[in-house]
Amino acid sequence: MSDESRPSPAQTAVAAVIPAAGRGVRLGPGAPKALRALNGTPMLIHAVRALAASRHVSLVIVVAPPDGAAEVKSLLDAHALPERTDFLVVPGGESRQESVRLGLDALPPEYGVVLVHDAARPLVPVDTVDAVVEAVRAGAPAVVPALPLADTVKEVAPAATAGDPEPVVATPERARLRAVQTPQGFDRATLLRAHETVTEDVTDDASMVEQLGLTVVAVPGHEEAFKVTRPLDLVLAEAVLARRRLNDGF
Ligand SMILES: Nc1ccn([C@@H]2O[C@H](COP(=O)(O)OP(=O)(O)OP(=O)(O)O)[C@@H](O)[C@H]2O)c(=O)n1
Ligand SMILES: C[C@](O)(CO)[C@H](O)COP(=O)(O)O
Repeated sequence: MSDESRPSPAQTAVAAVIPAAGRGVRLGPGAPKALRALNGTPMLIHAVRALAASRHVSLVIVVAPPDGAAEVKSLLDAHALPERTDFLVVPGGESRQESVRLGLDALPPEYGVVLVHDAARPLVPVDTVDAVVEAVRAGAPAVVPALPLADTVKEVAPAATAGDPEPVVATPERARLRAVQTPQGFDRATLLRAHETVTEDVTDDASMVEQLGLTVVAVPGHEEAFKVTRPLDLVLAEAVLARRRLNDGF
């Protein structure tokens, strides 16, 4: 399908790419992070359900650990997932950026809006997913969910000798800073161009779009969309799930 004949993001279907190929080094030894359990269910399944909960999302592409695609397919088959959503699994790469690109290589042509969501953010609420989709459908080429910071942030220079204190060189004005989450949402053509154009390593997809000179916009993120990175995050995630179960009356 050529770009001219492609429907606009306002009309088209939404796909989500879930990079889940990381090892989870900061979480400590064990299975790849996305396959570790949260309250008995793999983190990846929580993340897939969170995205598939959006009525907008009709395809989820899971980017599995490089040698784990068969295991991920079995996990998707073994867990209840919405029937209206299609699922694809592809093997991932060495970096998050490469894994996202491998996911995009599997994107069918009819999807004009693409979400990229970390498997490591398993508890993102559906309202956050919907807010990102709606902002892309309203015309933004790239959208990030973002929260104000609680801590003051310092820029530091390298220590003179490894292990010495690092000199602080600046204190950016906190009110202007945001902590950025996922899902990040994109007009398909913009995201594909960003991944074709930007070759240096970056930490999120939206920054690749910034490098194209396009405007990225922020919508409100959510505290429960935090990234499970270190062991304490697992404790928080299980506490959030326990609170949800109580609130749902289970
Ligand atoms: N080669 C990689 C590296 C990361 N990711 C994914 O990108 C998301 C965000 O990455 P992060 O939280 O840093 O996960 P890990 O790379 O697994 O963590 P660590 O850096 O602690 O090893 C995760 O869902 C992770 O699975 C990926 O798909 N492919
Ligand atoms: C994409 C991201 O979650 C936005 O905050 C973050 O940059 C991923 O970083 P990581 O070091 O790959 O976890």
